[in-house]
Amino acid sequence: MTTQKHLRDEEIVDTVEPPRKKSKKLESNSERTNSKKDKKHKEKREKAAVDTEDRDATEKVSKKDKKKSKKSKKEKKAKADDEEAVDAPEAAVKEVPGSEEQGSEAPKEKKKSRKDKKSKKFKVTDAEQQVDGEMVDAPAEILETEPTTETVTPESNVADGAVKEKKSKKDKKKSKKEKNSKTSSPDTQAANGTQSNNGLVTASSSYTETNAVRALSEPDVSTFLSKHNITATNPKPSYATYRPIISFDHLPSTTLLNKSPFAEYKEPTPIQAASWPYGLAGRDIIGVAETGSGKTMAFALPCVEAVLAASGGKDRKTTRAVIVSPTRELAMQTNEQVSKLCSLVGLNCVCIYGGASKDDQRYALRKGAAVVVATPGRLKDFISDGGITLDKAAFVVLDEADRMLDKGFEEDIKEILSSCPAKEKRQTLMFTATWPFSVQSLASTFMIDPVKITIGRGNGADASDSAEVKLQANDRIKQEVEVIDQRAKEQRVLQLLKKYQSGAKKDDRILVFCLYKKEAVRVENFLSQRGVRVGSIHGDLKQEQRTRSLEAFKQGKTPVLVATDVAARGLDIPEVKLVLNVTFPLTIEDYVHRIGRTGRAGKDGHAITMFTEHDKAHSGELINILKASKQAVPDELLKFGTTVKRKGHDAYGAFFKAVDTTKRATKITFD
Ligand SMILES: Nc1ncnc2c1ncn2[C@@H]1O[C@H](COP(=O)(O)OP(=O)(O)OP(=O)(O)O)[C@@H](O)[C@H]1O
Repeated sequence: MTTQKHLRDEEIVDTVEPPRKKSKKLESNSERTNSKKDKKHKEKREKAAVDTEDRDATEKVSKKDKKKSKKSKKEKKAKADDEEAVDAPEAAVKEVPGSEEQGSEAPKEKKKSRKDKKSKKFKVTDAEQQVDGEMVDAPAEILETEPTTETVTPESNVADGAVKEKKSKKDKKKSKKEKNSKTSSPDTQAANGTQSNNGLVTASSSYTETNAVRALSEPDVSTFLSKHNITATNPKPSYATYRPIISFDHLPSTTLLNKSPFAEYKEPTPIQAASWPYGLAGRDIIGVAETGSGKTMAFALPCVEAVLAASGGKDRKTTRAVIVSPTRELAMQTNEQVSKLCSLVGLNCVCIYGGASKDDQRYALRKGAAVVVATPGRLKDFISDGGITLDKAAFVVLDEADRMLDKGFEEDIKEILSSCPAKEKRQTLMFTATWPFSVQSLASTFMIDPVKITIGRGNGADASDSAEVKLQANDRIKQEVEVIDQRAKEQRVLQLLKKYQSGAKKDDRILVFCLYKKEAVRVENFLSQRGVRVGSIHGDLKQEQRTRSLEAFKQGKTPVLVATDVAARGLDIPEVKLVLNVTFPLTIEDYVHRIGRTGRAGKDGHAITMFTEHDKAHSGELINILKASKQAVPDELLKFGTTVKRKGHDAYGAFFKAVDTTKRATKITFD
């Protein structure tokens, strides 16, 4: 890309810049090289020839000189680019496929050709066509100004040019191939849906349904899907649908699976059953399932299988997979689980996160990390200082995906993904328990035709076409809400702790959530002064303190942990009996994640939430969650109102129309 661009720049210099000054200098140089005899003769000849021969000669020399200067210019620029790649993370962004083509086209030419195309269209114009012309051009502008964004644009996008056209041709070929080789299947394999050809699907090259799966009867498959409210939505009818893997025996035989990595579990959880086939088949996945439902293993198995396949069993040092987590503790926990699988097949999994020694992590990376689990900030650091290279990381997971795609992490994620192979060349998986509409269009720009797998009520066949994924809490969690005066909170916490840690329950683990760091400090001090064995975890603590508090809580040394939302997502702490929300979180999604620290892996849980006048903006959303989980809704809460304020789109506000951006636009051509 750079070479082409530089050459073009130099071509422009060649034709525009008059070589006069250089020629004079070069003339005198050439004169010096001549013998004195020749000099006179040459001078005569020069005078006679005036502007002909010698001008040619000087031009030749000057061209040589220019070439030389071009070369050095090129070298300089290449060097600068190299330096950028190391120093500035944006350098990696330049390598985003697609931006290559943007860069290789001179902007003037581009504009001209767009103008031409526009004017052609406007010749056959009517109002609609004009509007369409604008629509066609608009995304191009975005692409030019924001090359970091891997924007999914309509096929008719003119300025996307060759790249997209090539892609769409490829897509067509691919889908034709798929049509021929795979059994055509319905768009949605809904809970109560049916599969074509008695559900027998010819699997893709990397995943073949085992005979055990094929042998399942259609009613058995349907019953399993509807019992667990499983919906798998394929973006195109041409893609294969797969039957769920309802037993570990139904998994294919591989080096990893032959080592029985799931011996401790009885059967796959619904999200594992439904998503493993697609993950193993190399598909991009959006997986949405309740808290504590085994999503980590849902992505860990296809991850390790993909890395093994890509390494060919030989090169185990290259980083081939990256899993991004929003918090350090979650990254460490995920690392533990993935490492278990990796160690069975001789792969290294390395965890990199902030607040810990960079040198140790660098050393671990140097030794070879086939899989990397990371928090965004530290990962970006290593990318920019060359400590890690992700150009072969063709398997990418965004865990707690909605958090990773919200405003706080959006730019980091864009940067990280632009260092990985292009989305066409990588497999991208996103897993979460909550999938708000606000992040869905951004998610689609990082994926290719993901299959959307949702587990839960309200996401059945009827909802398959909609982009909405119903927000719901884990049904096994008993949710209680106490409307309370702000000033009475601390005493109430103390009362509740006494109640739920009385007698035989004295060591029961209770997680107390606060909204602010200072509030967490205050509540912790208040409780410890009253003899409660309590620790805390929040952003104002050093990483060692955070790790120590969490460990003490896990081991039951301090059965009460006061936390901010750093502990709201993903943490799998065994036997948390009660979650106590002292202050309501900022979003209803955070509420679902917080209470999800209890009632994990099929167990029952309990959550008590203190709700005050200050939280009334959340009453409608909370009432909906309670009702959907068949929980009691206190009258005092209903008094705050049931209205749910529509969440506005980040850029377009509350009136943004919810459309499925993963759907391709229809191509309209004008003669
Ligand atoms: N097939 C299984 N059978 C029983 N338990 C399982 C199974 N798979 C995973 N688990 C256990 O379930 C617990 C929760 O798993 P995990 O942490 O992956 O949940 P999650 O869906 O990612 O939760 P969250 O949404 O809170 O991040 C873990 O202790 C894990 O070991």
